[in-house]
Amino acid sequence: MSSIIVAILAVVLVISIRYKKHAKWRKLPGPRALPIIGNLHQIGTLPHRSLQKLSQNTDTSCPCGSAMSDHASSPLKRYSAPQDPLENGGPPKIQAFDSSRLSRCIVEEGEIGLLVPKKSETGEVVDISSKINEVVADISTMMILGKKKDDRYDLKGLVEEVLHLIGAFNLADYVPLLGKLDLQWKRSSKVNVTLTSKTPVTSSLALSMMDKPTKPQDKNVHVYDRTSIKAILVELITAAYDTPAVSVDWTISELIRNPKVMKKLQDELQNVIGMGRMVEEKDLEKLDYLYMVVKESLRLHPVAPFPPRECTEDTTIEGYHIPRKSRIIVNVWAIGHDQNVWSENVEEFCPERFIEKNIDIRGNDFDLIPFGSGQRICAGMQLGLTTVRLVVAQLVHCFNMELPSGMKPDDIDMTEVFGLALPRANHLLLKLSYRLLG
Ligand code: HEM
Repeated sequence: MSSIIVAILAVVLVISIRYKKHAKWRKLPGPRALPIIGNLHQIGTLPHRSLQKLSQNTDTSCPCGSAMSDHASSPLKRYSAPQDPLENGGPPKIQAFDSSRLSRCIVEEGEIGLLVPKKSETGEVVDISSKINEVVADISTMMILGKKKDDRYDLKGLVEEVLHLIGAFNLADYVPLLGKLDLQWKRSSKVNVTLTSKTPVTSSLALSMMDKPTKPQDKNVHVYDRTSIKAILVELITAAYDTPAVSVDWTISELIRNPKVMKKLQDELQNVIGMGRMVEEKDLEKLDYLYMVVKESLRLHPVAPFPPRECTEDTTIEGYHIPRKSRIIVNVWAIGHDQNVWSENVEEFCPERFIEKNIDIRGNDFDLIPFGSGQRICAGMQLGLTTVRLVVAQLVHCFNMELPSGMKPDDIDMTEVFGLALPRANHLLLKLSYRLLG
């Protein structure tokens, strides 16, 4: 009996010490939450939108089980201190690619030609979303693996499966107690192993890294062996396979919905490039309006809406306690839709807003972070940004685009599907006619 009393007293003591320790912390703001599942039941199929709505009546964040979402840009400034406690761990990162082969890939190897029917067939309705997807997948595979297609590997199928599994709702992310029953994770690991074992190590980038130390200044540490090179290639391929395509697809959709912006962009291309040739990579730095169009598209349609973070140590931000191991979801979509930053016309596609607001999108300006920020910022940012600008420029410069008969710009369905990326739910269909001379 006395041992039971001692045990009860010990539990009470531990709880009261913990309570005292935590009492000075402010309670995280958020809507009323249920025990264990928090606000999970309120999230729905488009979590970027429902989390934004849930957090509108509060300051910053919304707890969902063990995960939290953050929708405001200001606290991010705190997260990105040099000793960033919210970094998702992992191996040191290689900076992938300069994009110098990109122009050759798109222009000289005729990639843009694959986008549309031959000139003689123009006027037909084209599934432009599928075409963009095919071309960008080819470009990414070419840039990463050194070859476009290899019939021995169904990379497309494998990448799609991995993306589906990683992006799908995962109960254990929100209720860690259920982690051990997490069949989804086991399936995902299995696919990863298949993908790793089937990825061909053909790229000169990969071969040049083989057996080199991971930290050149310290020759005695680990080297990049075949397995780690394959793992890096898998990460690059899954991250690159359709991200630029999703962004090009949204940009073209917005341009069709906004004919004045389309006209202004075609005028810029006509003035800078002329009507006698296609766009080359070296032209991009002269195409200021094109860059504003792409920035505006990434603001309204961030391809990866939830860059994930895990808190590696107990942390206090503005008086709020973030326990170690918390998953933090940075809601990049909500940041781009924040009226306080983007004014009342936040929902309008208006590239001109960047004339006055010279915002950087490479992770230095927390009002717009489509490539994430900090140590784990997108490794293919330069390649991604160049691919998007070049493919959009080629399409808009080479073709006039119209909606199928009877459709008006406002009829375009802009519904999204939530996953690891945020693509259009339905493909965009357009009639294209050739625009260049000759
Ligand atoms: C428009 C195109 C792209 C967009 C919008 C985009 C966006 C992103 C975002 C938001 C992240 C998460 C960053 C963070 O957590 O802070 C990310 C990570 C990553 N991206 Fe991209 N990406 C694009 C294209 C690419 C391409 C073409 C590649 C490869 C060549 C690539 C490779 C990666 C890799 C490897 C990571 C993981 C980085 C790490 O964990 O250290 N991305 N990307």
